[in-house]
Amino acid sequence: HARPPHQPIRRICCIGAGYVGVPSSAVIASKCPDIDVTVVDISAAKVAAWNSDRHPLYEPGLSELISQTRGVNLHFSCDMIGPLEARSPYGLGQGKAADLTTLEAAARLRKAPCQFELPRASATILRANERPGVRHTVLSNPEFLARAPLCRICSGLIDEGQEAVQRLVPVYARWVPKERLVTMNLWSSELSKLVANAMLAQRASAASMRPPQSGEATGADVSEVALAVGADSRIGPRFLCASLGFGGSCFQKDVLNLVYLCECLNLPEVARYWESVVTLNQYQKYRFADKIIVDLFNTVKGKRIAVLGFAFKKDTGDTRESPAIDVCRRLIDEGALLRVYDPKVCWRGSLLIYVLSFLLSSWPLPSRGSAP
Ligand SMILES: NC(=O)C1=CN([C@@H]2O[C@H](COP(=O)(O)OP(=O)(O)OC[C@H]3O[C@@H](n4cnc5c(N)ncnc54)[C@H](O)[C@@H]3O)[C@@H](O)[C@H]2O)C=CC1
Ligand SMILES: O=C(O)[C@H]1O[C@H](OP(=O)(O)OP(=O)(O)OC[C@H]2O[C@@H](n3ccc(=O)[nH]c3=O)[C@H](O)[C@@H]2O)[C@H](O)[C@@H](O)[C@@H]1O
Repeated sequence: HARPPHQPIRRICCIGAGYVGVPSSAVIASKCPDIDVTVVDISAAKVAAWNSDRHPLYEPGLSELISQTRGVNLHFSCDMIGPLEARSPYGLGQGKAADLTTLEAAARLRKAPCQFELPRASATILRANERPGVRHTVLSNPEFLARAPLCRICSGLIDEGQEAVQRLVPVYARWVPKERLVTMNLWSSELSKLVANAMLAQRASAASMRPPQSGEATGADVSEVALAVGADSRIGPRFLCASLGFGGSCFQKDVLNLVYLCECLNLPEVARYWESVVTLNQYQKYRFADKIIVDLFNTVKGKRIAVLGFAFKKDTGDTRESPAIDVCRRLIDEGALLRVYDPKVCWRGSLLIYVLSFLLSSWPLPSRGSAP
């Protein structure tokens, strides 16, 4: 909205009360008591749950943050119009009818083919629908999180959005150390996020590939190898834990975004390289399931197996792309009877998703022993 330069931000509306929107908004509300933060969502049930004491998702410390800020400067609402209303005291059209272009853009953007294209697509949609006196600016604002913020990037379209960047930076500066607040051009920022996640995914994938093949066969201890390898400061000790393969809503999506981008840029060899990270990750999960079958005398038919943990990583109830899903599907496919326990997972929703994805999956699992 048209305002004098560097006017501090006083109101923030977050669209989507999910894994990203709520923790981000709760942190902003807690660190910036002078900013009024409203999280809106199309799901009335979700909004009601956030307004109750039975929150729909678990994140360590999140409920405490919400209880400190909800009703003070953090609000959850289904009212998509109020918080997005064009009520700038500075621009033309102040106090007039609600400006719904932001919402419309949010709805249309769900069809955008690649994360990398989102800033351009959102700018085009918003600009095409602007009312007189209202000016939208699109910033790219990826976060790099690992318990504590590793880094925050605020960036604007070149020659546009610099004022908006200057207004957003002070919000994050309340808790992100100055040297970790980086501003750069929008395309560098988008690519940084994709490449960071792709490289982390590649690393986790490599760490997971290492153990059973080499460890079991040679008698090496996987954690000792990780310790020795990670002691080299060029490699570093973090993100070397072997697992069933990486999961979660971010890694696979971002690697595949990078694959798509490489294909669009006519770099098929580079695309195949990154695609192999996902292929190997998938293989790792099937291999783990197959090892269970082999260890149970080559059949799990009718056998009762306990699965402890279903989320994609510890300390979350998030099951999206969880490696446990593929392992369980493989075992079910082989006739096993599973009993799954995870104290953080909300079973009604997750089970429904799991059962639906199982029934509706258009990619049948490869039969045991064949290449994934
Ligand atoms: N999970 C993560 O760590 C990251 C996610 N992202 C991106 O952030 C976005 C949100 O991700 P999550 O929070 O994980 O998803 P989520 O599924 O937990 O939350 C999305 C929320 O948006 C709501 N919603 C959908 N369409 C809406 C609309 N038109 N108007 C209002 N609300 C609407 C849904 O009801 C849902 O509550 C996605 O685009 C994701 O790719 C980006 C970086 C990291
Ligand atoms: O894009 C995002 O917003 C976030 O995506 C990832 O975070 P996340 O997917 O939540 O979780 P991670 O801790 O990175 O774990 C991802 C997967 O890799 C696996 N992993 C991780 C580390 C490791 O050593 N080995 C390993 O298999 C985990 O078990 C999990 O399944 C990045 O780590 C964050 O920096 C980034 O902000």
